[in-house]
Amino acid sequence: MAAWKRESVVSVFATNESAAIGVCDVTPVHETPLWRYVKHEQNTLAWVSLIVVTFLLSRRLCSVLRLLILGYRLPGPRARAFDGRSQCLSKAQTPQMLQELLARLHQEHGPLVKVWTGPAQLLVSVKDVDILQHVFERAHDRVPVLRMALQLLYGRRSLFTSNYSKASQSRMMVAKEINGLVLRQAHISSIEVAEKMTQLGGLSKNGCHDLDCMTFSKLMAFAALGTSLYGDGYMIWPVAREFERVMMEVMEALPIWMRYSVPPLWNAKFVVFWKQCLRLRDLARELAAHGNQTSIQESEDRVEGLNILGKLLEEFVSVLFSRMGMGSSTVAEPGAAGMMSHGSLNTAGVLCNVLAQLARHPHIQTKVHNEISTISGFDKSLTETDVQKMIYLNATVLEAARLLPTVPFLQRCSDEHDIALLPGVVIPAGAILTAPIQLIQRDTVYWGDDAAIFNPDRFLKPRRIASGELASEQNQNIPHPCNFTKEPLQLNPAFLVFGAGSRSCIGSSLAVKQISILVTVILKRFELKENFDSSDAKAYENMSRSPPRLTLSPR
Ligand code: HEM
Repeated sequence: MAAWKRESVVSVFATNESAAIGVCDVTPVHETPLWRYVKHEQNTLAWVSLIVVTFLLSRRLCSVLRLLILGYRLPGPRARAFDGRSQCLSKAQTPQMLQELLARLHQEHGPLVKVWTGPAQLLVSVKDVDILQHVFERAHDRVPVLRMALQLLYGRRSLFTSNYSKASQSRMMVAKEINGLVLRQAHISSIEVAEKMTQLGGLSKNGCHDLDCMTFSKLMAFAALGTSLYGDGYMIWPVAREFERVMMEVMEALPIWMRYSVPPLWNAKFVVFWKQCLRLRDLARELAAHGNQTSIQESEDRVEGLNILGKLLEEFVSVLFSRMGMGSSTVAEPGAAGMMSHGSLNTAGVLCNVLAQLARHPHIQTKVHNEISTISGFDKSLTETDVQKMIYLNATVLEAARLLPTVPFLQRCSDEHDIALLPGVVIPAGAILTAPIQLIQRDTVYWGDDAAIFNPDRFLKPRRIASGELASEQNQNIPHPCNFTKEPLQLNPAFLVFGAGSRSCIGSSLAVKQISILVTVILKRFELKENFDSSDAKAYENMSRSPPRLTLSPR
């Protein structure tokens, strides 16, 4: 047995002959044909492993060298990460700080700028819409770092985590479903949710109501998206609150752990985060099973379901008033858990900004309210075509999304190939390409001198159209959110709030439709007034303060 062990160790580092020499002074072993065969197999295995490891290491080394050489030629600060002088990126703790850093670098180095985020990790930020068009056409993969963090959450098969070759087919299928059946279902479910929420908890009876705008929007968005995706059944799910709480906690912690390219399993806080991800995955599975069992299809069951929905919403509204928590939750199968959290949080963010902007700009609120009253009177129930006719309302939703984008950066990479972006500008495979959305959405080059001002009219007027369309061939079955209305709104290629190209958001029309319906129902009953002082308001406009409190006064 001892001889066996020593022989194995020696033979890993030696040729057949030298292994024989290496073991000649070892206690002799009975040389049976079987033993000789095993010895031969061991040597072969060791050599094959050595060759494979060497090959993989040299391939990695070549790609790192390539990254360094090609990255060196791109505009931007030198790779100071090596000498430890520049910790600029590690200092950018929040998306806002990273945005500020990139704004400064773009000012110094132009529309394309590199930042070394580690000795062999390159981030390339692109602020020019025409160059971005090339990025969207050529880079289709999700960023590996992001993938690692999101895989923990949603599993390998999720659209959010996959590289394009793995994602394209399921993306097409999911997009068809979301923009077909779910979009149609969203009309009824959003109206029901909004009406229940505005009727319940004494909202309409007892005079004015002071609300935390974000909490209110989250309640609405979770309920509307949940019922649109999975039917009313999701409302009676017993662990809804836990799902939502864990989802919020995970989403808050995600940006911290996304920075690690290797999961920091030695960090106790990461282990807690990991456990939360696993819990969220379990809850999502449970949710899917529960949704399937309890989805209320039949009309009688549906009435029953709506009563339950009403009771639960009542409970949610009381939670809202006591300002204790965030509210409801959702149904999702593991693959759809990502969509549920991404969709509801972003829908809530945009809804909150629409309500806040309407409160801050009473003359725009009056215009929107007049449009709603003209198209869908007070007593008439809101039809699908009514919402499509509300051009100004839809322009208002897009404008709020533009001015205060909820996704601060778009990220892409090309896993396999270098990307020739412009003559002489080659982005090496593996580099992270990013579009700083907040900077682009307020850039006067694309939006005019009033870029920083809330003005829904800009989506109604003819604007500069860059050459070509951002929508690619793969995107033909995904309607652009600007074309949601009967009379399409002005498509500005710099409108990147929902991304663009082969990995653009597949739920943009659903989100815009839901937000428009929720706002319609709220404005029919209430007038919105802002409830914070001017310094807070300024900080909110600059995205450095959380959204405001609102006062809802019955009309
Ligand atoms: C106002 C609400 C929303 C905003 C602002 C938003 C924004 C975005 C953005 C910026 C991306 C990345 C696009 C890119 O990289 O080019 C994205 C991707 C995605 N969104 Fe949304 N989204 C919203 C709502 C939704 C909803 C309601 C759903 C579905 C129910 C959804 C499903 C997805 C999916 C599946 C992807 C990944 C697509 C892929 O990687 O191929 N989103 N979204």
